[in-house]
This record gives sequence, structure tokens and C-alpha cells, in this order.
Amino acid sequence: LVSEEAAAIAYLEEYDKLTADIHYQYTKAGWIYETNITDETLANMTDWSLKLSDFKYREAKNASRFDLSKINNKNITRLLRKVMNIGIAASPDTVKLKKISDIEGEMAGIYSTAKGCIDVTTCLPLEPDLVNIIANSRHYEELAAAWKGWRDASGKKMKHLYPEYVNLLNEAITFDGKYEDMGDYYRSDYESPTFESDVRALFQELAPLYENLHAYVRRKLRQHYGADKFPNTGHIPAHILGNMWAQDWTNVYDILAPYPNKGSNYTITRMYKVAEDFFTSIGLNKMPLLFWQKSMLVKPIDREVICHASAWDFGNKRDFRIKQCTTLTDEQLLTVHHEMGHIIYYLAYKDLPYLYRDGANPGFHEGMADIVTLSFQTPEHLKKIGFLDDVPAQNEGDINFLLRMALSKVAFLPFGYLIDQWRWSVFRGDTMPDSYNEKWWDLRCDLQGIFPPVERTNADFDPGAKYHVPGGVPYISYFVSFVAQFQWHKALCKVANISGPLHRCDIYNNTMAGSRLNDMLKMGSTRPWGEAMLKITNGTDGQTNKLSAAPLLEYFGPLLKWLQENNRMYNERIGWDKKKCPNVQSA
Ligand SMILES: O=C(CCC(O)(O)[C@H](Cc1ccccc1)NC(=O)c1ccccc1)N[C@@H](Cc1c[nH]c2ccccc12)C(=O)O
Ligand SMILES: [Zn+2]
Repeated sequence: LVSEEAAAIAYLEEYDKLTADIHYQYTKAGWIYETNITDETLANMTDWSLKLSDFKYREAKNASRFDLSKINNKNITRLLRKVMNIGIAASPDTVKLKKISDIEGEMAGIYSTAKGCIDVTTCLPLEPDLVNIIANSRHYEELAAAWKGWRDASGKKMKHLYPEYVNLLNEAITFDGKYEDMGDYYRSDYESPTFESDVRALFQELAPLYENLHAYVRRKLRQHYGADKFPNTGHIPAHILGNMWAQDWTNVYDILAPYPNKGSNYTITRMYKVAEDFFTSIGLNKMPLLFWQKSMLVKPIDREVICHASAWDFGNKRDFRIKQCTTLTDEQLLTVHHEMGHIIYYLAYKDLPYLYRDGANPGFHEGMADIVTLSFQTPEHLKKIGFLDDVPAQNEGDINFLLRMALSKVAFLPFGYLIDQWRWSVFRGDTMPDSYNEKWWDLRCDLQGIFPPVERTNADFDPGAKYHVPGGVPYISYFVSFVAQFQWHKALCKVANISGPLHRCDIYNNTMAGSRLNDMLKMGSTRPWGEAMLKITNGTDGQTNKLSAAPLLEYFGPLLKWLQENNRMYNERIGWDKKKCPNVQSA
């Protein structure tokens, strides 16, 4: 009699090959669609996504015939559970699954081909045109036109699709009674019953740092744009922070600090080579030849594409690509490092069973993508690669550098947190369609301390103006990533024997740091993520298997002190009125 375990092992070996093959086809169909949006490529992608759902449904049934209680090998039972964890593919109603794919395809199509009108004759795509206006214009009205134009052309156009999308996802995911709603399923990736309260606690711990940065930035912007643009509720207009979603404020650094970081005489390919050089300098992998042959690194001129950056693993251990409409800006150089970080993670776990080729949790994949930016952006490093002419003098150089880092890493925190607060409340049914936009602005105003430059009503659908909402891509992973990457940075600097303040640590060329990082990366999702966290932090004074805000607060400690002194010196109020948002109609 073949033991239950031996039968399961034989089954999983067969499954591993089948799943890699069908995922290759599905990923290829996705790539063909995203790099050439047509009715045919959309139909082909939808066809393959249904074939994949069908495959997952069949194999989940096959795997359920094994009695897990008779298998004590934890690795085998973990793999079998992953075969059976198939999300909405658990629903036998393929008509419903097709409808979900169709709605997702329609929303992605609206988002990626939308042209926002900035006046009656000029309508522009988001990337690079509207993004560049929001980044570079310093005219209040011009910024407001681009901000409103984008939302009218994207979110507003897909508002009617979202309620049915939510209902269909909830019906599919609750079919076999394993999950409360789609938000519950998204959170299950973190394998922790306390995940939701853990991230809330982290956010509250980080709020004072954000509020002090917000107060400083508000004062500097008020000086530039005039006090009449700033209501006495304490909110900042959402469209003058250099980013279409006010999630990253580095583009207004020139208004906020004496000497701006200028771009440089780079080419697109050089940006990718610089990023690759960073990873190889710490002993991680080079990009495979196929990467350079098959990636889409610039926006094509002859067809519609999905410009939002992404990193692709075709599942055959060889084919890894980036799709990005790359342009020559500082922010884009960061995104190049971000996307390549995903590829590095893919390469680290490519020889694991297919089911384990994943981040330890979604936040780890995003965090890995970002970890190098903590070293890459140090003045020392930027000088080494010719991005900065000279390293600023010690003290005020420190503050300016920390301010610049805070404009992306601290400014982002409430945004990274709030998108899924909104989405989870929608999936729970706490937020109904007639208050989608009101709930969105409640969160945006109360947590980010910003307000819309033009009147918003529930006829608008501003969540739909952010890629990840129509894209069905979870967002709390970025909040988790921004916390975890500082824990890793602290640990890797320790392992690398680099002393001094955390914000001056550059792990470039340090293979000890790289090898400790790689030890975590090659685990993939073989173990619950706490073990992966411990793999990096082990033996350092930040040792833990949990998320902790302490390293982020340590990194920005000198800046917080400076901000508190500066805000006190100008008698600047810290914070803003909650539940009072200008320009938002409440029901
Ligand atoms: O969306 C992105 C970058 C795109 C991505 O690399 O995260 C991409 C998003 C995506 C996910 C799923 C389908 C399609 C696109 N994620 C990946 O490519 C990816 C790869 C492997 C595992 C998980 C995600 N960044 C976020 C925020 C952000 C966090 N850190 C950053 C650094 C620089 C720029 C942006 C960000 C944003 O733009 O709002
Ligand atoms: Zn990413």
C-alpha cells in the first residue's frame, strides 16, 4: 500500500510541471495584451485566465482527496494547502468568473487608454504627459486642470462597473465558506489573524512623524502658493505635491529645500545597467540575456500599452521581464531599481517548487524591490555613480538628505495604508456604491491631511484613478514594504559592519549584506513570513520575526527632531481637523 505521503509527493511532482506549463501560457497571454491592447489580445488573455481557473479548480479537487491528518511532513501539507488555496477559482460558476475577467479587462482598458483633458482641445495620457505636468508645473490652476482631467477620464468613466465587480468577487470567494469577503482573502496572504490590527498599530506609531513632515511641507507650500490656497482646517491641496495621487512628494523638493537634486545625462539603458550594477555589487544575480531581449523598457509609439510598471516571471526559470514606460527622471530611476528588485527575487527562488515561487508575503516582494533605494540614494552613492556632483556638507546635508528621503518614504505611509482601508470596507459592505467617493475622501482627508482642489461628489470615483483599484492589485503590501525595508536595512548594515547613522549606510559592494539578503530571498514562500524576517534580522539588535516601526523611526529620528524644532520656531500647527474636508460633499 503506497503511504498517503508517498502518493502526495508523486502527485505534487506531476502538479509542479503542469502548473508551470499553464502559468507560462497565461503569463505570455497577459504580456501580449499588456504590451499591445486590442480586442483580440484581450480576448486571448481572458481565455487563458479562464483556462487557468479551470486548471486550479480541477487540481484543488484532486489535492483534496489526500488526508492531511495522515501526512506529518509539514512541507508536503503546506504544498497541498497551496494547491487548494485557489481564491475565486473555487467558484464553479464559470459564467461569473468570465464576467469578473471582462469587467477587469474593461476597467484596465479605460485606465490605460484614458486621456485627461487639461483644456477643451488638449487631452493627454497619464504617462508621461500628465505625470510630468503634476511633477513640474508650479501653476496652481494648471495643476488643478491636470488633476481633475485625469479623474474625469479614468475613475469617473469606470464608476458604474465597480459595484458589480465587488459583488461578483464576494460571491465567488465566499462560495466554499472559507472567507468572509474578498478583503478577508487578500489579507490571508499574511497568514496572521491579527494582521489588520497589526498594520493599524504600525500606522498609529508612524503618524506623529508624518504629521510633523506634513506641517513643514504645508508651511513651505503656503509660502510658495499663498495663504489663500490653504484652508484653516489645516489640509494641503492634493494637486500641488508633485504626484498625481500625492503619494510621493520628492518632485516638490526644490520648493522645500535649498538645493535640488538635478537629474543627469543618463540614457534609459544606463538606468537599468546602474540598477543591475547595484545588485551584482552585493553578490546578487545579473539580469539574464533574455531579460534584455524581451523586456519592454520604453513606451512604444505605435500601439496602446499598459504603462504602469511591472516585473514578470514567466515560470520557466529563464524568462523574466520588466514592462515600464521609462523616462529620464529621478523618480523613474527609483522605479527601475524597484522593478529590478522584483526580478532579483524571482531569480533567487526560481529553482523552488512552483508553488513556493512567491514572496514570503506580498509586502516582502515590494520591500525587496525597494531595499536598494535606501542605499542607492545616499549622497555618497549618488556621487559614486555621477548622479550628484558633490556630497553635501555634514549636518545640513544630513537634514536635506533625510528630508528628501522622507518625501517618498514617510509621505507615502498614509496613502499606502488607506487604499485597502477603503477597499476592505467596500468588500465588507460597510461602504456602499452611493458613498464610495465620500468614504475615499474621508480617508484621504483624515489620514493624509490633503483635500481635493475641485468639488468632489459621489458622481466621481476617485479610487478608480489609481492603477491598483481597477487593476485589482492589493496595496497594503506597499505599506508593509515601507516598514519592513527599514528593518532589513538596519539588519543588513549591521551584518555589513557598517557603523554610523542608519541613513548614511550604503550596502553597495558589500557581499556580506547581499548574502544575508539572498538567504531570505531564496526561501520564497516555503515558510511563514515571520521565519523569513528572522532570517534577515537574526543576530542583530533589531532581531524579530514581526513587523516593527522602530528602524524606520530610528532612520528618521534626526529629521523628526529638526522638524519639531522648525515647526515650533514658526509656531506651525501640527495636524489638521478630522471629519472636516473642504470641497467634499458629505451625504
Ligand atoms: O505600483 C508600483 C510599482 C509597480 C509594481 O512593481 O509594484 C507592480 C504592480 C503590479 C502588481 C500586479 C500586477 C501588475 C502590476 N508589482 C509587480 O510587478 C510585482 C512583481 C512581483 C510580485 C509582486 C508584484 N508602485 C506603487 C508604490 C510604490 C511603492 N514603492 C515605490 C517606489 C517607486 C515608485 C512607486 C512605488 C505605486 O506606483 O503606487
Ligand atoms: Zn513593486
